[in-house]
Amino acid sequence: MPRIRAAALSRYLLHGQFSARGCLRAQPRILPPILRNPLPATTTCFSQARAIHVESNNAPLPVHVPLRKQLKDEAKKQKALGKKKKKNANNQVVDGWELTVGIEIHAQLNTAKKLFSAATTSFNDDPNSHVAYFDLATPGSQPIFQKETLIPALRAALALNCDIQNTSRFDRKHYFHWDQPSGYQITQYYEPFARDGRIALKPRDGVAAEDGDGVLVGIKQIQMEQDTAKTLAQPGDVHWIDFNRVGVPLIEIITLPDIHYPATAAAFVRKVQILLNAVDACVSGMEAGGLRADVNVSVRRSDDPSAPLGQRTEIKNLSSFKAVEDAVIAERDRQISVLESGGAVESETRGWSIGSTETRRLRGKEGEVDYRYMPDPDLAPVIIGDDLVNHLRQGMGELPDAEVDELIQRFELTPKDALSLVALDEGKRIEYFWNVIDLLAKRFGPSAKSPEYLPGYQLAANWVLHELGRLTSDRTEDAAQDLGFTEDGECLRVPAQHLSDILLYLYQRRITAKVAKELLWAVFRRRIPDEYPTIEAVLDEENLWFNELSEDEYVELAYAAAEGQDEVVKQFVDYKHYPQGKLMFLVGQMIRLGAEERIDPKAAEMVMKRVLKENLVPAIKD
Ligand SMILES: Nc1ncnc2c1ncn2[C@@H]1O[C@H](COP(=O)(O)OP(=O)(O)OP(=O)(O)O)[C@@H](O)[C@H]1O
Ligand SMILES: [Mg+2]
Ligand SMILES: [Mg+2]
Repeated sequence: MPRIRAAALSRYLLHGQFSARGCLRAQPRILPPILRNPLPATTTCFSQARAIHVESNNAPLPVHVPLRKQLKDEAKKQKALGKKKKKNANNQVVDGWELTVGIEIHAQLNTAKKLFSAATTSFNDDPNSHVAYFDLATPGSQPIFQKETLIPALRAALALNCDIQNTSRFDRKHYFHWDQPSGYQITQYYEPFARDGRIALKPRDGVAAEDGDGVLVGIKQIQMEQDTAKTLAQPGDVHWIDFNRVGVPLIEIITLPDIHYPATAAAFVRKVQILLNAVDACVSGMEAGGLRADVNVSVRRSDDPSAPLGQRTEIKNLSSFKAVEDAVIAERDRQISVLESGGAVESETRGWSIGSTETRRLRGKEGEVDYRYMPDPDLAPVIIGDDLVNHLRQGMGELPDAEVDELIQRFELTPKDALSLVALDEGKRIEYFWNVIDLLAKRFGPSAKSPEYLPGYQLAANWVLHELGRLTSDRTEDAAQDLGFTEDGECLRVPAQHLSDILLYLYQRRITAKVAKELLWAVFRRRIPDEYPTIEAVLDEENLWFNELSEDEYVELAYAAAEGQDEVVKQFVDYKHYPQGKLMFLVGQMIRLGAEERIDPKAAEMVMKRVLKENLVPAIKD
């Protein structure tokens, strides 16, 4: 299937039935001074909602510690305590017991509006600034289904190989909590919009070794529902509530109980996140809180495969892949010890905190009866036409599995690198990679597809993945921890044009790797002076082109470097293993003696090797 760019995918509209505004949320962009050709301006979605704006008071906002930092801090704490977690590889199975896991994933849809009000979805704005009357269950307000929200929901369901239901309905699920002003959540229970999907997990997705060649996980159903308000705990028994999130459209993806190993549970959630990002159904992942997983865990003795599944417990709101794996292991072990000591597993909802080793009871599990499900009388059934489904199916583009295969075949990347490229930055890094590849191909000209250019493309993969990764791991530059990838494959800190220029010159050996890396840092740190419009200009003005030594100059240098090093040179006579270390020592001497900026270490190594073999060693032998 031809690749369709994310930018092109935003044209989801069908015969004008959907408004462009209510559909996909555009990403805010900040333009760096270095970008000569500014990116297209952000499209803003104006809400028609009668939004209630609450003036923010002057109280300080609670300090938000990003999840990534929480995880790192916890790992550090554990390390300091000498409690380095044992490797999970051997913690996948407990002899005599079979584990069963079913997962519910709640994912925020990539929409401009809420599910039943035209208030805009917002994630970083002031608390309680995007709230319509209906979101607060103000008497007299009514839900108005925002049909554009169906588009990302349907794309998610198609990516998960589900059957789309022509008719689906909304139900009320009752429970009382401050985060749900109406006292019920509108969800789909009796008739969800998608059923009977499946995802194939392969070994490269990180499933447990026990799953062998992979495993097929069935998706029971996907339903649309409302998110709840966000609670911000304060010191004392005080809770602040941000209603911006209330009513934001979610999909709940419910699997069959098809998973039997902790690592496979984590691999499943990771794969769903990658898929949802790839089809633009969701734009943020677990770390940003856009995706949350509940895992249902049960165990039964493995000696009787015909026995019914054990009693499940549910661990709610897991917010990292590691938490999924760790919580499943902890809950499996807890249930086994309860059963082994003659007790019974209770149906309950449990919690998990980062860094813990045990799940904890939150409450007894609500059953269907507690929820008093009933069809929502204010909402008509949702009728989805086959024309819409077919239209969206045609626009799906290449899914991540196919993209990973393509990266492996076309550029000979390792599966690990290919997967990382596709998974990083919610799918934005791979868009950037393709942009860099396109720019490079343009510079290579009409024969850009010929195998001679493969090393150039491989260089691009390596740099987009590893060299760019190194930029943000530099702790000294606090302000620059984010590369700023955008949806349409641009990078605010390292524009694709600049990177492709650097890579082209490096591939052509017109600059050294050292200069290339220095240039990358300069671009990233915005240290390229404004008067240099292109990388070429920097190289010209700063005299950084690689003016390589001639063949004769290399040979001369090799002799000079070996002079007085007879002991070292002797090592090349009758060796058991080729003395590579000694060779590199001599190359080091060449670089020290010669003009470093004119030497390519690889070329120096080849010349030194040849000079040793053909001239110096025979001389010593004599
Ligand atoms: N015995 C079992 N062991 C492990 N998982 C199970 C078992 N039985 C059911 N499951 C899984 O539990 C999950 C049930 O999710 P579902 O949304 O249908 O119900 P729920 O958890 O009661 O609802 P909610 O949490 O949304 O209120 C499914 O993923 C299913 O595969
Ligand atoms: Mg559920
Ligand atoms: Mg559940």
